[in-house]
Amino acid sequence: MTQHDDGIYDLCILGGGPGGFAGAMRAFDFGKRVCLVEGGEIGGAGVKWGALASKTLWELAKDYSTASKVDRGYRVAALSVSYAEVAATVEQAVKERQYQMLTQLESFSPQRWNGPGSITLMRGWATFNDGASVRVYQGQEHWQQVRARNFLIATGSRPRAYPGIQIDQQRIFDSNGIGSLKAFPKRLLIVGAGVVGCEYASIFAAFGQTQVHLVDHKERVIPYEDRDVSTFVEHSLRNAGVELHQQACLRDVRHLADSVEVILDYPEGRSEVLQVDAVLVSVGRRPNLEYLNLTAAGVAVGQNGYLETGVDCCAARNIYACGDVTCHPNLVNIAEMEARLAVRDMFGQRVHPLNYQNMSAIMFFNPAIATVGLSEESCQKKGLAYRVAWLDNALVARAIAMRATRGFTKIVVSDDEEMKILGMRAAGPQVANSVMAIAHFMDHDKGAIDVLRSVYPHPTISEATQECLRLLLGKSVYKPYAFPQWVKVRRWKPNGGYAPL
Ligand SMILES: Cc1cc2nc3c(=O)[nH]c(=O)nc-3n(C[C@H](O)[C@H](O)[C@H](O)COP(=O)(O)OP(=O)(O)OC[C@H]3O[C@@H](n4cnc5c(N)ncnc54)[C@H](O)[C@@H]3O)c2cc1C
Ligand SMILES: NC(=O)c1ccc[n+]([C@@H]2O[C@H](COP(=O)([O-])OP(=O)(O)OC[C@H]3O[C@@H](n4cnc5c(N)ncnc54)[C@H](O)[C@@H]3O)[C@@H](O)[C@H]2O)c1
Repeated sequence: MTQHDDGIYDLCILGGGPGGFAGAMRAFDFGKRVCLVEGGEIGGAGVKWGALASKTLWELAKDYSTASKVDRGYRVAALSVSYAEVAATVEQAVKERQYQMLTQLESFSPQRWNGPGSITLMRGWATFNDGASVRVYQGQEHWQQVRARNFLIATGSRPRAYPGIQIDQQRIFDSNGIGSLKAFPKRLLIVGAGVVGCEYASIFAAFGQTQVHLVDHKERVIPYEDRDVSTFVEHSLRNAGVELHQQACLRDVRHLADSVEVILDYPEGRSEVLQVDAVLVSVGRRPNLEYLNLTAAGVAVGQNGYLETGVDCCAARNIYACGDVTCHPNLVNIAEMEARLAVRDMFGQRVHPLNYQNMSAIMFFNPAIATVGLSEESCQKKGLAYRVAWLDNALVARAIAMRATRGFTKIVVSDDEEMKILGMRAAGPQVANSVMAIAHFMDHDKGAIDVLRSVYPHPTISEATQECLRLLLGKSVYKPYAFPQWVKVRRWKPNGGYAPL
C-alpha cells in the first residue's frame, strides 16, 4: 500500500530537483508518506541542466588550464583535449549524483521500506486538478490522480528565450543543451553576461580552444555586484582572451553553411557583424509555472511571474513553494533551505525564518568569486554608513605560494564602534571557505573584533579575511601607503560620500 488507507498522501511534491528532493527527505524524517513527481530527469537544474554539470566542466577546465601553464617549472609535452570526452566525464558525474538520489528514493519506497513514512517516486508531469489533488501525465492521454494533504511546488526554472532566436541545440544553444556540443567551437558567442554567461565564458576560455565573444546589453558584467567586482571580472575575462561586447544588442542570427552570422547593434548607431560556430543564449531563467493549472488550486502568481511566498514558504493554505519558482535568488542552497523550512512548517514544527541577506554564494569564474551579505551599492541604496577594506591576493602568502595571486578580499562593516560585518566578496582560490566562515559570524551578528579573536592558520587564503579586518582597525601589517593598488580602506556616509578611514 503506497498511500494512507484513505488513499491520500501527506505530501505531494511537484519536481525532483534539489528543492523537491530535500523536501521529500525531510518529510520522510517526520514519518510522512510522500509522493515525489518528476517529469524529466531527477536532480533537475541542480544536477543535469545546471549546477553539477557546469561545475564539473569548470573543474575540468581549471585542471586543463593549470596543466597547460609554462611558468612553473613543469611543462606538459603534448596536452590535448576532446570536447566529446570532457562531456562524457561531465555526464558521468551527473549519473553518479542521479544514481545516489535514485538509490535513496528507492530505499524508502513503500515496496522496500517497512518503517514509518515512505517516498513514492512517480514519473510524469504534474498539474493541479484542485487544491487537494494533481494529475500526473505520463503521456497526453495517460494520467494518474494523486491526492495529498499538502503540496510543495518545486518545479524549478528553465532558460529564458531570446525573442526571435530559435534554440536548436545544434548551433544555437541554451545552458540545457551546451553539453551536446560535438567539439569545441572555434568561435563561440555568448549572449548574456550574468552568472551563467560569465561562467561558460570562463570555462571555454580556460580550455583554450575557443575564441569567446560575450555580449550583454548592459554596460558591465554581473551588473548586480559592485562596480569594482564587475571590473575585476571583466579584467579576468579579458586576460583569458574573452572579447567583451558591452551595451550591445543582438539583432539577428543567420545560419550559414557551417557557421552562424550574428549582427550586434551598439547604442551610438554602430553595428558589428561576426561569424561564429556556436551561440549560447544565457539571458536569465523563467519559473516553470505555466502548466501547473495554479488557478484551479487557488494559487496566485505574483506580478513578476514568480510565486510570492511568505517567510514560511507558503504560497496558499496547504500549498508551499521552494526554489526557482519563488521570487528569491536561483540557487541550489536556497531551494534546499526553503524546502526544508516548508516541510517543517506544514507538519507543525517550529521554524526560524530564512535570512536571505546572509545566503552565501559562489560564482565559478576564473578565479571564482564568493559572496555573502550586502554589497557596497546595496548599503548605499539603503543609506547605511559603512567602512570597507579591500586586500589584493598579491599580498597573501598562500596565494603567492600557489602562484595564483589574481584575487581579492573585500569586507564591508558598519561605520560604528561595533563594526558589524555587513558583507564580504572574495575572489581567488578556496574563497568559498573564507566567505562561509564570515557568514557564520554574520548569522550571529558579530563584528570585526569578534572575528579577530580567532587565530588563522598560516599560510592560508583565509588570512586575507584577518588582514582585511585588521585594515579596518588600522592594525594590519599591510599599509595602504606602501601598496595603494593592493590595499584600500575607506568609509562611506549617506550625506558625505566616500572619505579615507
Ligand atoms: C548553468 C547553471 C549553473 C548553475 N550553477 C549553480 C551553482 O553553481 N550553485 C548554485 O547554488 N546554483 C546554481 N544554479 C542554479 C540551480 O541549479 C537552481 O537554482 C536549482 O537547481 C533550483 O532547484 P529547484 O529544485 O527549484 O529546481 P530544478 O533544479 O530546476 O528542478 C525542478 C525539477 O522539476 C521538474 N518539473 C518541472 N515541472 C514539473 C512538473 N509539472 N511535474 C513534475 N516535475 C516537474 C523538472 O524536470 C526538474 O527536474 C545553476 C543553474 C544553471 C542553469
Ligand atoms: N554559481 C552559481 O551560483 C550560479 C551559476 C549559474 C546560474 N546561477 C543562477 O541561475 C540564474 C540565471 O543565470 P543567468 O546568467 O541566466 O541570468 P542572470 O539574470 O544572472 O543574467 C542574465 C544576463 O543577461 C543579460 N541580458 C538579458 N537580456 C539580454 C539581451 N536581450 N541581450 C543581451 N543581454 C541580455 C542581463 O543583462 C544579464 O547580465 C542566476 O540568477 C543564478 O542565480 C547560479
